[in-house]
Amino acid sequence: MTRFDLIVIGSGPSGRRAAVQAAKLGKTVLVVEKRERVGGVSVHTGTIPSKSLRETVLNLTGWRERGFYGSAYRVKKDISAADLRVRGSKILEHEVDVLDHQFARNRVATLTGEARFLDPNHIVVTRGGGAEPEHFEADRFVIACGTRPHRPANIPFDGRTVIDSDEILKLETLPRSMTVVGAGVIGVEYATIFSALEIAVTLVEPRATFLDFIDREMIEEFVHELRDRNVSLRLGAEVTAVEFDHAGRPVCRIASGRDVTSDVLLYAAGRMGSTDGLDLDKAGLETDNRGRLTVDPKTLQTAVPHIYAAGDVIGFPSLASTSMEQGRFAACHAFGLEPTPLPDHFPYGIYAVPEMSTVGMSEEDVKKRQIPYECGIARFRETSRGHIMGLQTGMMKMIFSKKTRRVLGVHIIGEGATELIHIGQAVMALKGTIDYFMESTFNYPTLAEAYKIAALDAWNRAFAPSVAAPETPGMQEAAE
Ligand SMILES: NC(=O)c1ccc[n+]([C@@H]2O[C@H](COP(=O)([O-])OP(=O)(O)OC[C@H]3O[C@@H](n4cnc5c(N)ncnc54)[C@H](O)[C@@H]3O)[C@@H](O)[C@H]2O)c1
Repeated sequence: MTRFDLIVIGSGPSGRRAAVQAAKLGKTVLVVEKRERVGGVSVHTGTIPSKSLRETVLNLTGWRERGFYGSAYRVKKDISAADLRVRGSKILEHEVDVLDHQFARNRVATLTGEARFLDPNHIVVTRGGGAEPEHFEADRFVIACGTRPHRPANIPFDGRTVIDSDEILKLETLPRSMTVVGAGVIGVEYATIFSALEIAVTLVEPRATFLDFIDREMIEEFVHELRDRNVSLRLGAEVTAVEFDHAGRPVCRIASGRDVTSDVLLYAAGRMGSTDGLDLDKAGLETDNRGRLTVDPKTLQTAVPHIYAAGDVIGFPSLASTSMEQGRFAACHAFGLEPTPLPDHFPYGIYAVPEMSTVGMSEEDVKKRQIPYECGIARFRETSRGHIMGLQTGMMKMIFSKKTRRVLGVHIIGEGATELIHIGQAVMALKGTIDYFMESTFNYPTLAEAYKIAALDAWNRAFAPSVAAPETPGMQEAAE
């Protein structure tokens, strides 16, 4: 039996950070990973492959250059599924290499195999290829086992025409049409990425709204974008069954009628904690009905104090970015080091086409809390950088408190949204007011200038009511 100070189960963003942080504190650390290679869902089937796919699609189609050369412009005609995989495989290899080196450099031991608890301090790891199971003991554990796609028994997954979000990355040929069930982050990202390839996509969602954590005005803008493209959005459409027609194509039966038939159906209606097989009951733990663990949000300890959990397995927000922070935090707390607190404001990035990003409160949130507020809007096509780049779409919305002048939320849709958001995030983290944007000079021409325009627009709406605020001011108008 080998003993470690810390055993981490899972090598995704949270497991990796927990392991490296503990190693840097001088602790002996073992990471157990059931995949052949480290990296977790994020590197192998989630964040990195989907963002690589998105970037590949935008490049091969020439999506970003269409503002220059017109909507008929294409970099490559007849893009194949193989074309889409080339770059993704290289990125994956590189990410795994970086991780392997990081573990080796920090003397983190790694083991390929499936871990299960024997009791709260012992695990056994079952290894493939006839290897003997190995037993380990540890003082502390971090469960960072992540999630997997939810696959309800009534959906006839066949890995070819009815697939989940892991299988979509292995498509052998590109379909002409696709149904995406579930307008969550995963559904919306893949629906728009594949529609950029001119695949006719139908996005089906049982609820009347989708992506409810995003400001509604941004969603309206997004829906407008979808309408301009070949994405048909079916809200309030409950899926009663998935069957096959005589040609073997999946038919998505919708309760309200108008079934959807397509070449491929992607089922992306949520994820489950990958906790089955861990024998958590032997460690004194239980999961919710989605296989997730509950932790004390202040410490990330589970009901068994020396066992921590981090990342997607603890549920919201299920972002690689926050998972990394949770992993680091758990390791520090586990070994008595005062961890820097988890941030109040974390950005949310949706890598759809167009991308969206948000930090802080939406207009709906501030209304609910009855905070006196005002909003300002800036459209990218009205910035000089937007003109130069040929951007037709893109918008920023800034919300601030009329009482304290503090920035309460920033919401962006369009090119660079996931990068630009960090300016708003930094100002909010430092408890900044709208005055920062009013008083600062930005590089010109940049898309970041949208911050200034949105701030001026908000300020004018709030404090210069006699001046009729234009709906979407350009720099000049907003400043006057
Ligand atoms: N860019 C990112 O940050 C990113 C990218 C991918 C995933 N993620 C995270 O991964 C997690 C999982 O994402 P997800 O999109 O799978 O799940 P989700 O829970 O975010 O969304 C699932 C969607 O499916 C719908 N749905 C539920 N049951 C359904 C049914 N029977 N039929 C049709 N639709 C149904 C839900 O109403 C919801 O809109 C999320 O927490 C997400 O934040 C984040």
